[in-house]
Amino acid sequence: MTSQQGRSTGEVEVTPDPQVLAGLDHWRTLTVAQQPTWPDPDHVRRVGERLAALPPLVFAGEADVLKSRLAAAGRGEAFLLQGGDCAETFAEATADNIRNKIKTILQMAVVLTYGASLPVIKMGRMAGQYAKPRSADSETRDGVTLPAFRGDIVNAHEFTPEARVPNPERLQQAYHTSAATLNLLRAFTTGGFADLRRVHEWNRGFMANPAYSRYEETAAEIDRAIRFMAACGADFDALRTVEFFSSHEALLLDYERPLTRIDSRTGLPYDCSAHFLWIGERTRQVDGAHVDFLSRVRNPVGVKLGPTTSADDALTLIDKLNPAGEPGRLTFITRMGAGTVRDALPALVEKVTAAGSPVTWVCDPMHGNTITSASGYKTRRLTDVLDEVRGFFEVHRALGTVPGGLHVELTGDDVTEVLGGSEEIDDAGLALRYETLVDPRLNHQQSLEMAFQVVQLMRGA
Ligand SMILES: O=C[C@H](O)[C@H](O)COP(=O)(O)O
Ligand SMILES: C=C(OP(=O)(O)O)C(=O)O
Ligand SMILES: [Mn+2]
Repeated sequence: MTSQQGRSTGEVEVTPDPQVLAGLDHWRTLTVAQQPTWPDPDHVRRVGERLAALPPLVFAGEADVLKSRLAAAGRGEAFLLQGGDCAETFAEATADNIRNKIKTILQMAVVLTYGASLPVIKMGRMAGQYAKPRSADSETRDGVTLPAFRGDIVNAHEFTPEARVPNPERLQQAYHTSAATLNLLRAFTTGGFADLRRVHEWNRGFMANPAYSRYEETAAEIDRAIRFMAACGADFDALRTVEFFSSHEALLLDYERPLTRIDSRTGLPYDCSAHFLWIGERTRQVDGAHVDFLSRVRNPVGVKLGPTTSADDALTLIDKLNPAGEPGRLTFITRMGAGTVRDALPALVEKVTAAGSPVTWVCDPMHGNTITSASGYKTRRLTDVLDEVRGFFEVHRALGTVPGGLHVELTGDDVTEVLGGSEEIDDAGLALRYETLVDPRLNHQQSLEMAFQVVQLMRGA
């Protein structure tokens, strides 16, 4: 029920259904898990009004394109690579950091494109990944208890009472930092930086290190494929730009709601803070605020599914988030743990598949494999991460369903946060450059190793 108004330009703008508009605030009547305790709710409302007056960060049409790409991934005609920090920070939104992260994702994507013989959909956990759910609401150090760090959009990481007080002005800072990040991201991916020939040269640089000789065969095959393309007269200039999408966990609804806008083409609401939004494992309650809110926007959306997810939960999530069975609308990002994926995933995939509604299955091999090292660091073993990916492929292969992509916490820098890899980061090595504020990320080299090893998995090795 929409109406159309003619414009002198001849353009037709569709006005939204008032009921659809009202529905966007229904979440406020429900339980909203994992929100900060804002000292002054009226301050949050005022910042929300300011955000609502600012331009959208993405265009609804771009979100529609992504939806069609994810639909292809669900059918096995494309593969999603979604990666970035666990928690972006304002301080690290620098040109170097953003460039290195994009570079890492592009390098991985070239390897995966070759391995899968499929287009790879490139998506950053970037330009908005600032809000974190936490296991505990507070943190105690040396007998002092303060509110937990909930991401730069809420409070500061520094362990002082002032820094940890949730400050709504940070919502606006998150918007501006996202805008700056997205601006550079668009420049890098459309301005020549992402040229396939350059990305291939970077991968050659990576392979120059003898530590990675086990990937030589695949690297040589990619090299030959590129030379073959060149010999055939492939138009490399057409491969100077890439599509790159933004995404984050839609956790802080006081941020997502004001950035939700009505698409003038259709009169339908889109959350224009990012192309893709997902609901976390801690906020996927089927009658909760997060599911309700994302059910009312038209972006492609995801839900993280941990090892305790029942098939009934998954089916209810489908009913709520994709009642029309639209391909590409709903992605299930499973994060079961390497030791659990082979037991917990099959029944879920089988029941969802039997229900008939299209779902794109993606593997997050990070969040089910978090451990505390002997020296006290929150970390993960690269071997566990890769084993979960292997389990994910095995399950889908056995059921004849489609492994549609990977969701990874990574950075483009040489941090030491995840154990293992050919350069063998051990427990003592974690201290060298452990920089994450929340979860451990694969470093640049570990990320590329992952891509090469996933190629081997894709080939059934
Ligand atoms: O991705 C983030 C973490 O897994 C999540 O925020 C919980 O972390 P915590 O157990 O350190 O609170
Ligand atoms: C918190 C996260 O994941 P999950 O909701 O799967 O625990 C995350 O992706 O950083
Ligand atoms: Mn995380």
